[in-house]
Amino acid sequence: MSTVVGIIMGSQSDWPTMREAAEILDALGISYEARIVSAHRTPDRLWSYGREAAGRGLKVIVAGAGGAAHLPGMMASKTRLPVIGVPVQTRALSGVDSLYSIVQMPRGFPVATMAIGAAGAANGGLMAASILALGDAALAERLEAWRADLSNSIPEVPEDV
Ligand SMILES: Nc1c(C(=O)O)ncn1[C@@H]1O[C@H](COP(=O)(O)O)[C@@H](O)[C@H]1O
Repeated sequence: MSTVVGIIMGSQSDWPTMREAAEILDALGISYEARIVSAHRTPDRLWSYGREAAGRGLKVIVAGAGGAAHLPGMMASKTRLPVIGVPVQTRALSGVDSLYSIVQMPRGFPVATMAIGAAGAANGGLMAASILALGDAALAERLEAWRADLSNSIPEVPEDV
């Protein structure tokens, strides 16, 4: 099975957050790769990753970064693949810096921006799954089942009431 999702992140320190996206993709049987690609520290790697992504068969990129989080936007500039941005939570500014760096893209080069932190990364995985499910009936069924399981796990009556 060829790899269809690229999970990329600015630093090793983003992996505890971005792992949440990987876990969703694992649960849904979607193949992915995880790579450290930084617009600031490894610009040549970003350039070649973006240039080759579609040709290698990737279909969606989930990009997480913190602080001056230029990675998702720069990747969106370099590839026509959908780029889902995950603002990693930061200590100094709680991830608002990451969010603002990712979300306000200029017209023409969108990044589908998720919420700050781990929930955003998990939703990034789910958003990638939704996109892929448009052309994959078996995955669509797995995604429906995953969503139903989550709904069914929510009790109607709060505990200790
Ligand atoms: N925002 C970016 C980019 C980028 O956008 O290209 N490259 C690294 N970083 C971020 O720097 C933070 C601190 O990185 P270190 O923990 O390595 O110092 C990380 O959250 C990373 O995403």
